[in-house]
Parts: sequence; C-alpha cells; structure tokens
Amino acid sequence: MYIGTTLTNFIIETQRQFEGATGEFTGLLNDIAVACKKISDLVNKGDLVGVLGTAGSENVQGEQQKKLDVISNDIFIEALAHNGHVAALASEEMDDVYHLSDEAHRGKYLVLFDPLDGSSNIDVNVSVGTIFSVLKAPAGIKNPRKEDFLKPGTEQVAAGYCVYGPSTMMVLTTGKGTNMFTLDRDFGEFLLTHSHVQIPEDTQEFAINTSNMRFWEPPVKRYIDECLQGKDGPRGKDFNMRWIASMVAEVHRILTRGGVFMYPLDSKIKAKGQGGKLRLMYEANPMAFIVEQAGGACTTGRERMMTLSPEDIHQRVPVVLGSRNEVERVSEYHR
Ligand SMILES: O=P(O)(O)OC[C@H]1O[C@](O)(COP(=O)(O)O)[C@@H](O)[C@@H]1O
Repeated sequence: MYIGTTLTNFIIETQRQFEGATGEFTGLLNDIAVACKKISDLVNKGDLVGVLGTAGSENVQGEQQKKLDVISNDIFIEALAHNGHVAALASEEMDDVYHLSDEAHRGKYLVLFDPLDGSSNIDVNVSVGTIFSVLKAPAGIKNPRKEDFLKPGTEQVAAGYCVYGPSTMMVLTTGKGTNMFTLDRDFGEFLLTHSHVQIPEDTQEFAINTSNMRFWEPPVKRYIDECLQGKDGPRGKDFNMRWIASMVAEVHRILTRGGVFMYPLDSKIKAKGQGGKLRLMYEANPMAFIVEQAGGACTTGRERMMTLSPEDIHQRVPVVLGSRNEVERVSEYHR
C-alpha cells in the first residue's frame, strides 16, 4: 500500500544533505506542522466550536482581532515554545518579541509568523492561512531581542504557509525549491503532492484591490490600465482579474497557475504614515522566498523584497509578486 512521502520524511531527507544536521530543524518544522493541523481543525469546524467572530481586542497594528487570530497565535506558541527548537518568537498578533520561560530549553532558531492571514475572510468561509519565516538565532543569547530578528529575507533558512481551503495544504521552501504537501485528515499527515513547483514566467491574470485605484501611484495605474485595455491595448492580450483578500490564497493560486499579486503603496496608505499594507517580516519576506524558489519574483515595485534591511518587526511594505516577466514590467514602470 503506497502511502506517499510525508512532510517529516521529506524534511529528514532534505536534512541528510546538511553536514552535522542535528534533527533540530526537522523537529521545528514538525512543531509548525502540528500547530497548522490544529488550526486547520478549528477553521474547518468554525461555529461548531465557537471560534468565529471578533475577540473584542486590538493588535499592535490597531486592527480588530478575530477570535481565531488570538487562538491561532496561542496554538503556535504552545506548539513551538516548549520543544527546545526555538530561542524566541515574533507574531503579527504580539506587540513585542515573545520570550520563552526561564526554564525552557533554547533552540537554534527564531520564528516569525502571521498566525491567521486573511482575517477578513474568516467569518465568511473563504480560504485563510498561516505564514511563517525561520531565521537562525544568535548564538549564546538567552533572550534574543527585536534587533536579532531584523535580518534581510535572504537570511531565511526556511519559509512557508499553510492554506486552510477546500483542502489544507502546507507549502514550504528550505532554499532547495518550493514543495507542496496536502493534509490527509484521515491519518493526519501532510503528504507531498507537488514537488519543485514552477511559476509560469508570463501570465494573463492580475490580483489587486481595485477599490483603491484612485489612490494608486502612476506606475501601478499605467500597469493595470494596460491590462484592462486587453488585446486591443499595448499588451495585445486580454487579462483576467482575481481578488480573494487572503494573501495566502492569492499566492497559492499564483504558485499553481501563475499570475501577479499587488498590494502597492498608495496615497491612502501614505496618509496613515505607513510604508504599505502588508508586513515585511511575516508576510512579504516568507512569500518572497517561496515565490523566488518557484522561479517567480517579488519586489516592492522598486527593490527586490529579500534584500531590504528591516527596521521593525511590524514594518509594512508595498508588494508585487508572481510571474517573473510581469513583476519585472511593474518594476520597469516604477523606474
Ligand atoms: O482588505 P483588503 O484591502 O482587501 O486587503 C486584503 C489583504 O489584507 C490581508 O488580509 C492582511 O492580512 P491579515 O489578515 O493577516 O491582517 C491579506 O491577507 C490580504 O491580501
């Protein structure tokens, strides 16, 4: 009876290529998989277990927290903070760095995560997800500080997301390509279903929140205008549009069939004194690593995302990602 390659076996195989691997990395990714399975179960049960609706509290971003934002954050901490694989954690739902208890064993890694991405879709049964980024922890520091997390995306040792949709899928890169695993709920294992995913270089599908069009900068306006003019316009081909309002679901579609996703800087965002809508450390950088490892590209519109020097854990940035030739065209329009 063929079972397939489980996520754990896949990671163990990957680790064999690393001299002196201790199994700690495998242990960490297993902890993350356990947390995602638990969150998937709750998302799937929804009202049956009373996890929908608002939590009645705000996060550091000033956003109304959903119950599942808070619950998913707690599940991640519970799954990662006690197994000796991490030295500290940081999350969209926590103002500052999460430090382990004094007696907890410290591991070699730091993890940044968005416990539940696409919060506006939780209560309407549309795909949501969890995004994570793994960095090396500074050696010999018991309680890493915020500064120890502020590393460029190129220093990530792993990144991934789990999408909770019609099926639950974990998408992961450790710098050797991007692979997808589907959760078999019957025996609770993530099984490898798509290996070495490649994003088509070209596409005729864009994703952007067009309700913000009046606030866009000229390069973005030009790019979308040309797409909308279709085959009679300068692009000479028709484009389709998608907007799910869950970054995880948008990126998953793009990994599966190509496309370009944009959440650009606009005058409304600037007026709030922000640098973008999406967060660099636990949304843009992990997605950039995943997309680049699948042959795509990710920029701010002006710079390669993963070379940015982060200034804060909750820093916001403009995001343009997906099919390489379209991302390059958007950057060209910004130049
Ligand atoms: O509300 P909008 O403008 O459609 O923005 C949707 C975007 O905001 C997000 O929901 C932000 O993420 P969170 O839900 O984690 O805050 C993205 O997933 C999505 O791409």
